[in-house]
Amino acid sequence: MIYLDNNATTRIDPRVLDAMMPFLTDNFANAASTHPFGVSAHEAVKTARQQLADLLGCETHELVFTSGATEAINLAIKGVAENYQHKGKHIVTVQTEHKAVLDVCQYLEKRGYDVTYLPVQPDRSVGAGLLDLNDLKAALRPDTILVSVMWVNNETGVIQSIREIAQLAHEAGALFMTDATQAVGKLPIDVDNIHIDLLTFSAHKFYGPKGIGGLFVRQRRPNKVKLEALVHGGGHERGLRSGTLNVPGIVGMGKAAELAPVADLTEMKRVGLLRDQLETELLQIPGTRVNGNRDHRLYNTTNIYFENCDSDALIMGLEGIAVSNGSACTAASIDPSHVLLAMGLTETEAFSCLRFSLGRFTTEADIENTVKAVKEVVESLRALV
Ligand SMILES: Cc1ncc(COP(=O)(O)O)c(C=O)c1O
Ligand code: FES
Repeated sequence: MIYLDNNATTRIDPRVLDAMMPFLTDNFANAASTHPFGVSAHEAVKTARQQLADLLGCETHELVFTSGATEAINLAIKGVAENYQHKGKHIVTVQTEHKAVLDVCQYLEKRGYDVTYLPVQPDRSVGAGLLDLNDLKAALRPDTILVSVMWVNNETGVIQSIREIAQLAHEAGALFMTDATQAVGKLPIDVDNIHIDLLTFSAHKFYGPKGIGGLFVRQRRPNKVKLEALVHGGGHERGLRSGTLNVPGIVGMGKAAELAPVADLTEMKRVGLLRDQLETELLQIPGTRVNGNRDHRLYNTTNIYFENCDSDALIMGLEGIAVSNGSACTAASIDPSHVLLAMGLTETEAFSCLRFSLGRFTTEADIENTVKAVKEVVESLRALV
């Protein structure tokens, strides 16, 4: 199989699996136990927490481990909603966010919160897929408690202007949260350099295991964020997320963080060159174009429109190649991609796009074979029209 669906999930790096194995076998102890086995599991969790903190530029006590980004997003947004409602009940987010953010916001709307879903700039404009900062300025109000804007879009790879957005949110007295699920482990991140209050991530997007992720919650100057737990119980994770720690998962996520290519540009450059090669060759097919701004984009992703080709038919035709027509969570949904619609594509256009997301294990041969296969499948589909 040629795997070009790394934004859906990644293969566990063998070095990550090696780090996890002892905690799935001999050292299976509960990290809360006080006997030597428990202490050793606790030490491993501590190391992992430090590895994550180093990756994000935060303190270890600012991290809460969860089952993944979805849970972290729920904890963050619902936690802010509950704890800051004395200040206001207005939340600002963007139409192209992941469903985890949009769904939580819709849930809160039913409970009396007011949510503004900002549009993004239209496709084929200079800032395609990017939030217009003037729209954000106009939306901010004295009762805005939270601005939540994703760092990297999972469908298009578009990178939002997080620094400017965070600054505007703070000037308005709101907290700034970013769903960085597609950015962590792929881009350098420093939660202090860009003043971020809440940031979410998931290990399986950066060569770690599934079912583990986390939330950064700012605890230091200039402000300390207060959340409310969603999961109550034994008081784990400073009372913010009870439940026995997933030690192998946490250890794996720590190792994946340590291996992240953010200090060494070699992997990013290699993947970026392969993505560019794929994109350049696919754009030679008539009736194709890239969705989203090509300059502010993660180096591993390209989302391409193929005129007169149904994406499901493309995916079926590309036997042995794993690509997607948008996000994995909604892949089985019969609705067109909300991200592409928000950029102004028609439903038919949105149903004619493929997302290719490359990764650490993508080879040049994968790209060459994919280009060949896509050209053939597009031709055969168009012959039917
Ligand atoms: C941008 C973004 N946010 C959140 C998530 C949810 O992550 P998880 O399914 O690991 O909870 C994903 C992946 O599906 C994502 O791409
Ligand atoms: S895996 Fe990306 S949308 Fe869920």
